[in-house]
Amino acid sequence: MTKKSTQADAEEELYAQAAGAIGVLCIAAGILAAIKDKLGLSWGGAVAVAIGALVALGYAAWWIRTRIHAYLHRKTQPAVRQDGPAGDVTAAQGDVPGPPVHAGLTTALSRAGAIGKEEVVLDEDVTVKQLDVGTLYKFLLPPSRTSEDVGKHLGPIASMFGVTRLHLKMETSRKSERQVRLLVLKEPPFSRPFPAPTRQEIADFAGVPMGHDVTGKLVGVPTFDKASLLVGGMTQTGKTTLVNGIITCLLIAYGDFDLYLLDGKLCGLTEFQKVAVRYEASDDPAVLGSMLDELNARVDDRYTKMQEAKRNRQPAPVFKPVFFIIDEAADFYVDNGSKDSQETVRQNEDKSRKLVSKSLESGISTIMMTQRPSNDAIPVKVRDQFLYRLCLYVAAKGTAKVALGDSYFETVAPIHPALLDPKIPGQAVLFAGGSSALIRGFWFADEFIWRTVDEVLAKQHSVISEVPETPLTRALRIMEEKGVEFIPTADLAPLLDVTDTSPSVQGKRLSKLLGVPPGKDEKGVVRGYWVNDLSAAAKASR
Ligand SMILES: Nc1ncnc2c1ncn2[C@@H]1O[C@H](COP(=O)(O)OP(=O)(O)OP(=O)(O)O)[C@@H](O)[C@H]1O
Repeated sequence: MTKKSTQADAEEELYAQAAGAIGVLCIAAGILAAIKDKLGLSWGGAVAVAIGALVALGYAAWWIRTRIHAYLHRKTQPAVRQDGPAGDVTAAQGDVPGPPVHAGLTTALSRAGAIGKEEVVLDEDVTVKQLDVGTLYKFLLPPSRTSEDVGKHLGPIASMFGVTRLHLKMETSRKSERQVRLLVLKEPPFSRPFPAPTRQEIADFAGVPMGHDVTGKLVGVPTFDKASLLVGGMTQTGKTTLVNGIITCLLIAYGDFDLYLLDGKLCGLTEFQKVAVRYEASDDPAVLGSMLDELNARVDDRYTKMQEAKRNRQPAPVFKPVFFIIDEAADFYVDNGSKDSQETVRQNEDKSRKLVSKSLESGISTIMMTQRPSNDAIPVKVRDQFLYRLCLYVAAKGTAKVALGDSYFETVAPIHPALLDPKIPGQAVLFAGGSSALIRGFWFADEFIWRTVDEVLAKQHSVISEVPETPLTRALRIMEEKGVEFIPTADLAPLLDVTDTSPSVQGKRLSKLLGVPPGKDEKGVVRGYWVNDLSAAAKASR
């Protein structure tokens, strides 16, 4: 309606009122005279009776008018949603002309600051679906708004729905900036555990699954190619269990890869030792240094091969994926105060940065875990290189920033890890590809992990037996035939045609032939070779 037409209506109403008033005055005078004559009252009494009758009539007219108005108004206004957040519905609907407004969402979004006070979400642009876990709203924002506006205000929006930020899961659309899917959970996330996925579900996942989302769907990353992962969280929050789940999924998703494990907790990753090329249970920074040397040598070798391929105009070489997994990484960057230790730690920083930054192109991915995501725990130049981040419960924003990245809280729809319930282990914020997801890591039964490891081991052995025999694979075959895990140098040497009268010369020649230093038997007395060391060397040499 325009301003001009409103003014004309008002004038017309004024004339009508004036005419009505004159008519009423004339009628009133006549009625008064009639009352006075009929009832024989004084003028005062007649006036009082007339006013009383008029007031009663006026009230009756007002009552009828308001009822008719309310009836007509109900017919033209949309029904107020009962499934939306609480709020001032009338304020949201206001006198907005045009299509009906979704009062609940409009109130929640405008009060939370995600849309302007004059903007509305139209009823026709909203669909509401009841799921087992909660209510799913799919809606289109007003044209001047994007899903980012909603993402930045999820805390206040949750409050308008009477829940917490963790009860909300927001998804955006690839087709429209204005399209938003907002799931409002009816219970706190992960109040009930979801069953661990089956082998088939893991194999069918497009990428590497890392956990369940709040609805029980598998979530993870599309690939670990050119990517490394940093996992932070306070002690006993479930980091090791979560990473054990990731390794199990990697074994299923990738089938075969070279695994290097540095078990700073001494028994956190032991279940995967059999399939690892190198497994070390240690918290000594020098051990990290030695593993970094080995891996950086592989990086250099792969870069040389890539250069050669380019120079010779050949297709880029395809490398076997390599994963380097470190549990409790922070310990390896702490010196004991001595000069030697300080130098080792300094070198570890440089070597780690080189590995994490360079290794991506050459297919070597690093997964680092730390229970101390404090500023000095993992050097900045190292942690900046991680593409994927997982943060379990931490108490402060500062530590969350170390794990998730300094600018994490400026991203769309961030989730503060301090809000996670520390009593539910394995809950984590996964930040990958610029978006956050609340997940809970898998908790696989031991038997499932053992079966997966054994399958991969069997596959590795069959691959070893397919390649042309080398002294190493021959030694492995001999040990398999004998059914032994350990073989003394004196027994193995003649079988590999290393004969010498002096045991020490024979031992040196055998070690050189195999490319592996000898170890000692379980009692630490007899020199010889363990099957695990030989198969690790055989895998690494492929
Ligand atoms: N997803 C899960 N479901 C159920 N229990 C879990 C889950 N994840 C971890 N836990 C349990 O929580 C406890 C701590 O787990 P874990 O050792 O993995 O934590 P952590 O963060 O690595 O601990 P720390 O840093 O102290 O070594 C263990 O008892 C584990 O069984």
